[in-house]
Amino acid sequence: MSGTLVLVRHGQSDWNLKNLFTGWRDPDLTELGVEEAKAGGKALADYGIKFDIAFTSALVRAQRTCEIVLDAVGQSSLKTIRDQALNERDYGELSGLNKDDARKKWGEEQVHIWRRSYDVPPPGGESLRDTGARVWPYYLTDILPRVLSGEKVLVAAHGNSLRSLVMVLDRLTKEQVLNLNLATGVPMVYKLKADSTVASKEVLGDMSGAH
Ligand SMILES: O=C(O)[C@@H](CO)OP(=O)(O)O
Repeated sequence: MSGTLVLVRHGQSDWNLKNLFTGWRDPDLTELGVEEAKAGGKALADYGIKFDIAFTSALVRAQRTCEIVLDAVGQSSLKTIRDQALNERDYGELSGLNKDDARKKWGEEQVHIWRRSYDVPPPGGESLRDTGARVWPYYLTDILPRVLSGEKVLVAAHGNSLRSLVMVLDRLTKEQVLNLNLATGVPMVYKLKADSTVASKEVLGDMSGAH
């Protein structure tokens, strides 16, 4: 019997609000980010799920989101595993720069390619493929076996570390992943088949405003 995998991107962080490239830097959630995480948790509580285990990254914005979601579903003491394999894409030399300033300096098109392409890394940082090269093995060894054995698993992580997972789960091409943007605090509920492909996907909220 296969289980359920819930992916949720952390709520708005202080650097999301300031429009800065964040990557492996470690800002906390804003008040809005806390509210987004609570809303995601409430959606999961209304959905009626009880998790067997949670995974999050080594960064505080994802860890706090994980805690807030677990609190909302009444499982604040659930075992949670933190691993830097789930960290945001390393933005290299862009980390800490303002995204609009970067567009002025390098052009809209180049910045979009760095942010959303599959295989073009930002200077000194990771492409989505590089991010996947650490997310996918961790998923295969630590997360997927639990889901396939019937557990309900929460993963609270980041825009790009989760894009690399969604790319595989949703079987997106390099071209399609350019347009994949995940909203903060909106849970994606995947039911997997025994062969690890997706039986169903439900999005508990609005992804349309994601950018
Ligand atoms: O700055 C970052 O680390 C990420 C996520 O907020 O930004 P982007 O959406 O540009 O990939």
